[in-house]
Amino acid sequence: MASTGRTPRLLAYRTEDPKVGVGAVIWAEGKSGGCDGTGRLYLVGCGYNAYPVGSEYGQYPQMDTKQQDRQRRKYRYIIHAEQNALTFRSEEIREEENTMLFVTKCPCDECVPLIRGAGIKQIYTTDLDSGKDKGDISYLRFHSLQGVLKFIWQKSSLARRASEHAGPHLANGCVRKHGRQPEQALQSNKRLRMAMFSFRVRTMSAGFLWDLPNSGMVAGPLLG
Ligand SMILES: Nc1ccn([C@H]2C[C@H](O)[C@@H](COP(=O)(O)OP(=O)(O)OP(=O)(O)O)O2)c(=O)n1
Repeated sequence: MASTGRTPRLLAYRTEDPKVGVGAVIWAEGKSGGCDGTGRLYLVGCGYNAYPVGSEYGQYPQMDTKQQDRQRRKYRYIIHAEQNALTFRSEEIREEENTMLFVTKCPCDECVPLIRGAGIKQIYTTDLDSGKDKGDISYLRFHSLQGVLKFIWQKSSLARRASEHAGPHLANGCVRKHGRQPEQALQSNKRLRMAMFSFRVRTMSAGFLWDLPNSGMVAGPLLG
C-alpha cells in the first residue's frame, strides 16, 4: 500500500509543465490477493499533466502569448493528470470493486465530474489549491462532490514550515542549479526531507481515523 501514495508523486516528476508536476494513479481492490506488496490492489491507470499524447516538441505553446490569456489559463493545452489517468487506463473500472484515485493536487472543477462519472469511489489528494478559484481553473467543486469518499493528504506543519525556507526547490520537485548552499539552508532542506517522510493523510472532518497499512499515514473520510 505504501507505493500507492508514492507512485503519483514520482509520476509528477515526468510533467511537461515547467512549474507544477501533478501525478495521478488509479487503483482497484480486486478479489484475490497478490504478492507484489500492494495486497489485493491492482493498477487501473496512471498519468501526469502533459501535452496531448503523440504531440511533438513545441507543437503546442507552453504559455499563451497574450498576457490577458495567460491570466485566464496559463497552460491551455496541457491535459490534467487525472484526465490522462482516465484516458489511458489499462483496466476497466468495475462497479462492484472499490476503485480509488491518488492525485498529488486537488482535482479541478473540470476533472471532478469525470472522476465521478468514471465510477471512482475514493479520492486521495492533497490540499494544494483546494477551494481556490483561479480564473479558468477553479477547485471549488471538490468539496461538494457527493457519493465519493474523499481523503486529504496534508504535509505536516513541519514540512510546511521547512518548505517555506527551502528556496532552491521548484514546485515540480526540480532543484535549481545553485552554488554551495549556506549551512542553514542545508539544515532546512534536511528537515524538509525528513518531514516529507512523515507525510500524513488528515481528515478535514471529525470523522473516524484509520491507518493505511505499511504507509505510516493516517486517513479519514471527508463529509461529502
Ligand atoms: N488536479 C490537477 C490540477 C492541476 N493540474 C495541472 C494543470 C497544469 O499543468 C498545472 C497547474 O495548474 P494551475 O493552473 O492550477 O496551477 P499553478 O499552481 O501553476 O498556478 P498559479 O501560479 O496560478 O497558482 O497542474 C493537474 O494536472 N491536475
